[in-house]
Amino acid sequence: MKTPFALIVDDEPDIIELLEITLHRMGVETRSAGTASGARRLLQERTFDLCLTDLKLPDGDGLELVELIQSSDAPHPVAVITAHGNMDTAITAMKKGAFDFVSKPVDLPALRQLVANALKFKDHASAKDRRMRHTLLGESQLMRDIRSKIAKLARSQAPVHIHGESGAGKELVARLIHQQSTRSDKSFVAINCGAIPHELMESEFFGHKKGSFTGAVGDKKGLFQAADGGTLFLDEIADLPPSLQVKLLRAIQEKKIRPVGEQQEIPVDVRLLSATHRNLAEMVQNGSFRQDLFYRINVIELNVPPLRERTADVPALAEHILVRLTGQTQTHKPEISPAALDALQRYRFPGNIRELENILERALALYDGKCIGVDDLNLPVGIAETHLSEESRYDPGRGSLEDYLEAIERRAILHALEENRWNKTAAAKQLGLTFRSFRYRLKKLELDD
Ligand SMILES: Nc1ncnc2c1ncn2[C@@H]1O[C@H](COP(=O)(O)OP(=O)(O)OP(=O)(O)O)[C@@H](O)[C@H]1O
Repeated sequence: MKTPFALIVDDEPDIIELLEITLHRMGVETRSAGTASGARRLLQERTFDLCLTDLKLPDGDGLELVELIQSSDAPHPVAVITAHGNMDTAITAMKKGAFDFVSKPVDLPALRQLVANALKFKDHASAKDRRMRHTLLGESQLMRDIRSKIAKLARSQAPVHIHGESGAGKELVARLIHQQSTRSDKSFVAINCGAIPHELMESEFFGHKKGSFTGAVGDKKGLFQAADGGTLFLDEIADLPPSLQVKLLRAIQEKKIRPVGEQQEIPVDVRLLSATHRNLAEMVQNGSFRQDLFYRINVIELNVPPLRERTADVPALAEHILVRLTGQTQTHKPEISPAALDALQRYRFPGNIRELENILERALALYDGKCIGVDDLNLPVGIAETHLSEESRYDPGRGSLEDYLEAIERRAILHALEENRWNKTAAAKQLGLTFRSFRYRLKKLELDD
C-alpha cells in the first residue's frame, strides 16, 4: 500500500511537532505549513490523503481551506483543530464539509482514531454507489439528489438529522450513510427513542455497573458502546425526555460516556445520526426540545420527501416490492394493470413507502393470480379523490396544457376500461363517447394494443 500523506496547517510549531510525531508513528508522511498561503502552495504541489488544519491562521481562516479542498475534483478529508469547548466553530466547519474536528489540547487517542477513520476513506470508494442504486430506489430528481447527498455525508463524521414523514425511508437513508462510510465494518445500532421506558433510558444509552440500581444484576454495555467505531441511529429523537437530552448533549460534546454507577468516563467513537417526523425547530421554540442539543444533532439536515412528491418513483418501487414479497424474479412477478399503477401514482400515501408495501401485500392476497387491478388495491376513496382535485389544477411549470389534458384523458379512459373489464363498447358508453371516437382516442394515446 502507498504511504499515506497528510497536510498539517497550524501556526504553533509545538502543535505541528506533536501532530507530526503522532502521524509518523502511524506510518503517515506529513507536510506542514504555518500559514494558509503555505498550505495552498503545498496543495498545488502534490495530492494528500488527509488535512489537519487550525482554524485561526495568521493570513486567513482554516474554513477557507476546508472549502478549497471540498471544491477540488478529488476532495480528501479535512479535519479542523479547534480551541477547547468551541463547538460552534467545529459545527460551522462540519457544515462546510469538514470531516471531523479535534480540540486543543489535543487528546492523542482521539487524534489517532480520527486519522485512522480518515485514511480508511482512501480505500473506500465507488462500487458502493452502484449498490446504493439497488437499495434506495427511485430515479426522480429528488431521489437522485438524496443519493448524492448520502455519498457526500458518508465521507464526513458530522451528525446528520434526517427529517421526513413516517415510512418515507429515514432509517434506510441512515443505514446507507453508515454502509457507505468508513465505519461500515463496525456496527450500525438503530434505536427508537419512543420505545424505551423513561426509567431505563440512561442505562440503555450508556450502560450500567452491577448493583447500581435494583435489577442491575451484572455490568451492562449501553448503545453507545455497542456502536463504538460505528454509527448510532436515534430514531424519533423528539421523544427523548429532558433529563436524557442533557446527558446525550454531554456525550456528543465530550465524545465520552459514563455508565450508571460508574465513576470513570469512557471514551467512545460514535457517529450520530438521528431522525424524527416531528418539527424539531418548533419543539425548540415551545421549549420541549433543548436548543443546544438541536444545534449539535442538526449539523447537517437531510430531508426525505414524502412519496406523493415523487410519484414518478411509484412504478419502480411497486415492482421492486412485488419481487420481494413474492420471491419471484422480475419476469415472473405479478403484473400491475396500467389503471392500478395510475391509481397508485395519484394516491397521497400518508404512510409513504411502508403503506405502499402494505397495499401491495394486501393486493397479492386478493388478485386473480395474473394481474393486480385497481379494485385489488383497496385504496381509501376519500383521500385519493382529494389528491385528484388538487392535481387537477393546471400548473404551467409542469408541462404544456396539451400534455396535461392528454394525461387526464388517458386516466379517464384507463379507468373506464378497467371498470368495464376491458370491454371497449361498455367503456365508450360509460364515457359518453361513440365507439368510433373512443377507438380514435385509444389510437391517439397508443392504448390500442
Ligand atoms: N427509496 C426506497 N427504495 C426502496 N425501499 C424503500 C425506499 N424508501 C423506503 N423504503 C422501504 O420502506 C420501508 C419504510 O422505510 P423506513 O423504515 O426507512 O422509513 P422511516 O421513515 O424510518 O419510517 P418511521 O418514521 O416510521 O420509522 C422500509 O421497508 C424500507 O426498506
